[in-house]
Amino acid sequence: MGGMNREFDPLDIVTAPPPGETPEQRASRERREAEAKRISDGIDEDIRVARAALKKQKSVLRVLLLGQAESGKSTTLKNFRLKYAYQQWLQERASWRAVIQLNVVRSALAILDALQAEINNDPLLDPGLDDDDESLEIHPTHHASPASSRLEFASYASSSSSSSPSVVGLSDKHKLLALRLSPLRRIETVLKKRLGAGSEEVRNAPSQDMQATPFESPQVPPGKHRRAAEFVVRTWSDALQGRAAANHHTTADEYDSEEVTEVIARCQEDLITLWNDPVVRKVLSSRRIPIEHSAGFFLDDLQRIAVRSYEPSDDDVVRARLRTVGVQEHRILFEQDPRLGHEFGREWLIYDVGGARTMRHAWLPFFDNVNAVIFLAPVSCFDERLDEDHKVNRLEDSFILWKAVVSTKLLQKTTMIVFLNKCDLLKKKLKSGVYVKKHLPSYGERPNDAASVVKYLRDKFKDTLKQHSPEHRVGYLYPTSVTDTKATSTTLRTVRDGIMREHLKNADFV
Ligand SMILES: Nc1nc2c(ncn2[C@@H]2O[C@H](COP(=O)(O)OP(=O)(O)OP(=O)(O)O)[C@@H](O)[C@H]2O)c(=O)[nH]1
Ligand SMILES: [Mg+2]
Repeated sequence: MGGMNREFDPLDIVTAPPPGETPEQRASRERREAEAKRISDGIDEDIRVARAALKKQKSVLRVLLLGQAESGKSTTLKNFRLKYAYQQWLQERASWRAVIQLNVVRSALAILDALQAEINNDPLLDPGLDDDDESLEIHPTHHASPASSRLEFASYASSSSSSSPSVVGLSDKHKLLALRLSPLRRIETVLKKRLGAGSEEVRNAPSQDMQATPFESPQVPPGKHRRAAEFVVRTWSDALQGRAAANHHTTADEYDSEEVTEVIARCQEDLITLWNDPVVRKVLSSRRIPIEHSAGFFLDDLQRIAVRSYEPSDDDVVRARLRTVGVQEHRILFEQDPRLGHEFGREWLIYDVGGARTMRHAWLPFFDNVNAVIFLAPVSCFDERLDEDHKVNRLEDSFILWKAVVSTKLLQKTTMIVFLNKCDLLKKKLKSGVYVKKHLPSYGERPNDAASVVKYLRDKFKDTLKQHSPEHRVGYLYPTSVTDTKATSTTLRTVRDGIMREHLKNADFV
């Protein structure tokens, strides 16, 4: 182009060195310019990294498992891992052996304690399970809700006891059995030390730790909690490999895991005799100890489990009971879904919390940025009370918790899913002749069958969601028995697809 100097740049004027610059001044200027460029490049890189992290964070889905102790949160998580993270599952499976052994030992010791109590003629301590108890009072529910969602629970005295008719037939044979099984007490101590706090259930905790919903009136704002939480986030393997146990070293020297297995194997025959003894069964039933419905029950599998070569099966691991202490984070990377065809929502972080009342203050920091809550509500527990507070009915506790969770502002955009869990135990319980209306007077004259009970409770959960959500939302409710991995697998698929869909919708992706 005519007259235009190709070397000329109109911006040269801005960047040109000042006229009459000395070599020293020039060197100093160039150092300053290089430093400024370094800082500017650093800022650009920080922005790029932060953008990438935000994009990744947005595409990671966070799912929180909530519900009272023993409701089935960890069991649900195990189903997720079994179905969608099987390689990790396999790596961990063998280390569940100690947990299952402890479950077996504890059931056996609970039976021996019951026999001892029977011999001593000790009074019963759990009148709440007595279906013939005439001394029930009806009290209004704790919820100030409209009549439509009102539930009434029968109230319990705090520590009343009643005497039981003594079972005849306990003989020297039983005393001998107890003696021969006494090494299991040592084994229980060794395993408990190895597995840490999760191996111990919380029984009648001090009342100052007993708020049902401590996350409702927190002392510290949510953001501040996440790192400073009393309970650090950890994974299962910490507990399974003994990293949760403070005094692990001393116990490892006493008995190694092969010795534990050896002691249990030597007790196998006596364990089977104890569990199959009709007088023992009578004692358990007259003392109202439904051991076959308790967490971590494996006594029907002694032939297979109480042996030297025992290796846990998938099903054993699902049924094993190890209490969750604090909050555990689990990562699941789903296979790429051809229907979606992108990475969005492929990575999930699932948080599994400890559900006892003493643990719930640790929940709040995890309410931030949650895509979905899966709330576990056991429907079979209408006649049971909390381990940590024997005055509180478990079903009532579930409702108090649910109402607080759905009212929580931080969770107002979160997809709410309810597993009406332990339907298998509900069926068994009703079949054995327990009447729901006796423990839940508001149930009235509805049929005493599982389908009607589940429908009744489902409606109550739905009503509460509707009335107490800060803004309108739909909930997804499923009847489940999460120890049944086959049936649960289908539910999980539906839940997974549902959560993904909601997530995509909220992210304006579709
Ligand atoms: N029969 C039956 N047992 C179940 C079901 N769900 C859970 N369990 C058992 O109940 C016990 C407690 O389940 P977990 O999953 O450990 O309960 P959790 O909610 O994680 O309890 P915390 O960790 O104390 O908060 C375990 O022994 C499970 O095998 C169910 O649907 N049916
Ligand atoms: Mg748990």
